[in-house]
This record gives sequence, structure tokens and C-alpha cells, in this order.
Amino acid sequence: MSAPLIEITALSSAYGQSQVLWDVDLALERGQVMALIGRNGVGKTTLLHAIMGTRPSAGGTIRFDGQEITKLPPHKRSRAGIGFVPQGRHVFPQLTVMENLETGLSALAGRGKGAAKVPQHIFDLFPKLYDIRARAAGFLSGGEQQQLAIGRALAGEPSLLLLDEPTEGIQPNVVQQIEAALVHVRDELGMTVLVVEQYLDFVWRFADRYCAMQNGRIIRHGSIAEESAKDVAHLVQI
Ligand SMILES: Nc1ncnc2c1ncn2[C@@H]1O[C@H](COP(=O)(O)OP(=O)(O)OP(=O)(O)O)[C@@H](O)[C@H]1O
Repeated sequence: MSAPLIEITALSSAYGQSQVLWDVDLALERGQVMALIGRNGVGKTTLLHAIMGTRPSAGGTIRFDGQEITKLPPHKRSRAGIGFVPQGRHVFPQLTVMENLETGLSALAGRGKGAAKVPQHIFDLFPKLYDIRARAAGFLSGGEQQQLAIGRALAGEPSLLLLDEPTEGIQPNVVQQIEAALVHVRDELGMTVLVVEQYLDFVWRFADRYCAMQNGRIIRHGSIAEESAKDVAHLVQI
């Protein structure tokens, strides 16, 4: 079997004196969709930021695509092929939809794709983005901003896509489009996906594996085909 695309070993992270990640071990095989679940405040967002490099880790290692990236700054991780869709979207409100998507192309720097344009498949996945491409992102609905944040990450052609609660506050028809987009990027583009999600029925429709966190540790993981969302619902309920 080939090596995992990403392998996290004994990762810890802290906010000042307060440790929030403890000895996290996690590996994702290429082309796998992993759901990261758990109650509010257990450390899911911190783990995504530690992978992206936007939060320092206090110990442990992260290997990505054969390279140790534990100490790399975020822009180098993005160039290495990690794309991030943060919680709350964080689109640039004064830039147009097209300009926001173009910011995602910066991840291609150093990969021999200098004059790249926003790939057509992003507009195929989210046709609305093409219709509103000249509009300032600050005027978009939450669902449109979420599509834009995903499109921006995809513009950098990541091999690993991290998403933090992509369905939060999003209407059902957009949730369906996000699901179709994630299935497409895995099945057609071979992308690996790590998605933080509280909406278990959503991730259980398409993810391959799950891992559950509690108090900053991974306490359980398994196959989505072998366990139902009901089996793990108590791990996300407050
Ligand atoms: N900037 C910060 N400074 C100090 N503590 C923080 C900070 N951000 C998060 N924390 C704490 O770290 C812990 C983990 O938070 P994190 O946001 O990673 O959890 P989460 O599982 O993603 O929760 P949520 O679903 O609410 O986003 C929580 O106890 C939180 O209060």
C-alpha cells in the first residue's frame, strides 16, 4: 500500500498555557474523505489550523506528500498542495467573486503553472459563481460565500482539501451542491478531503472514514460503511 498523503504523529497545540491538542495521530490515504467530528470546543478547528500552519504546533510531526511540513509557514503548505476552507468562509468582501477566486491561484506558484486562470470545473461545480463573478463578495449570501470559499481553495488545485463546517448556516440546496462538489473532487480529481462537520447525516452520505475528538484527543475512528451516524451521534451532542 502507498504511504498516506498526510500523516500526523503525536501532534499537540496550545493557546498560551492552555493545551488544546494532545497526542493527535491521524493519517489520510490518497483519495479518501475523512469526517472529523466532535462537540464544540474539542479542538477540531485547532487541528485544521495546525495542519494548515495558521496555528503553531507545540510538539509532534506532520508529514505531507512525502515531506515533513511541521515547521513550514502556511503559504508554503498551500503551495505544497493543502487547501483550506475556514469556518465562517473569510472571503475578501471588497474583492469581486472572480478576484477572490484568483487569490486562490497563488497556491500554484512554484508548481510551473504561472499564468493559470481559474479552472472551468469550479464554475461547473458552482454555476452561480460564474453568474455573479463581477459582484463584490461582501454582498453575497452565506451559501454563495461558502461556494466561493470552496472555489477559491480549489483554484489552487490542492491534493488535500480541509473544510471547517461547510454546511453551517447554509440552506439545503447549497448543501446538496457542496456534497456533489466534494464527491466530484474525490472521484474525478482524486483529491483527499478532511472535513469538520457536526451535521452527521451530510458527511455520512459520502465520507469514507470518520474520526471523533474529545478534549483535544482523537478518541475513536472508523469506517462510515460499517457504522451508522446514530452510532456516533452521542459524540457530537451537547
Ligand atoms: N484564540 C484562542 N485562544 C484561547 N483559546 C482558544 C482560542 N481558540 C480556541 N480556543 C480554545 O481551544 C479549544 C478548542 O477550540 P476549537 O475551536 O479548536 O474547537 P472546535 O472543536 O473546533 O469547536 P467549534 O465546533 O466550536 O469550532 C476550546 O476550548 C477553545 O475555547
